[in-house]
Amino acid sequence: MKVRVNNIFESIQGEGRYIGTPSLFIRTSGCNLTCSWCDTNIKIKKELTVEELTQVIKDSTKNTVVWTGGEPTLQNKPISEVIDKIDRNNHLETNATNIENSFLEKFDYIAFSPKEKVDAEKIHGSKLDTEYDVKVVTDLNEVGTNLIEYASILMPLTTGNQERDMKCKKRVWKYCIEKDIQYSPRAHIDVWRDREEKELKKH
Ligand SMILES: Nc1nc2[nH]cc(C(=O)O)c2c(=O)[nH]1
Ligand code: SF4
Ligand SMILES: [Mg+2]
Repeated sequence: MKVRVNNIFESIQGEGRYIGTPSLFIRTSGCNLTCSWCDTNIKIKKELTVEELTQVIKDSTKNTVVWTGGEPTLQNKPISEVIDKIDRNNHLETNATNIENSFLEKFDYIAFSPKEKVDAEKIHGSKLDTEYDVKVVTDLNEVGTNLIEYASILMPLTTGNQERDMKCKKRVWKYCIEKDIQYSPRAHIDVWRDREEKELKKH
């Protein structure tokens, strides 16, 4: 069995509860959603066998493996096989469309980023025996506002317009104080923007 991968790279977790943690990122290919603002390259660049991917992870000194996408849960069988063969902290980034506890409980931590209310509601209703967060990107005006009630972490929307982005960060920051919600920067975007981070990639 093979895992379709867009790319594999070592970086610093740029957002969320484990922000700052040196990690090996595995960006799987393919997604079941087509968000209009999606800027993630999810094309298939390579297909690795379970054994090959296991070896790539064992060759990395990083203790945390972040499975992201695309949508990793579309490949839950081969990914489960890899996880069973490695001894790392496995973190998952998922859009929450595919809540299947037997797969999700393979992970040490899950960051759900639902795009639709129905998916956010399913997370709420699931009796998941794994540490998780619901991360929502918002500008508090239009983007993400219908998901805020489900969020345990809020992140400010980045547009590339510095003045506008700074206003948004301050707005979300103040809102998080008022509502007692955890605020997360998006450090990889602040430091590298998305494009430059790709240049750091190794595999
Ligand atoms: N540094 C860094 N941290 C991240 N955390 C989540 C990411 C993602 O694209 O899922 C990501 C990413 O692409 N880069
Ligand atoms: S869920 Fe994420 S990867 Fe999939 S289309 Fe939306 S933004 Fe892109
Ligand atoms: Mg990204």
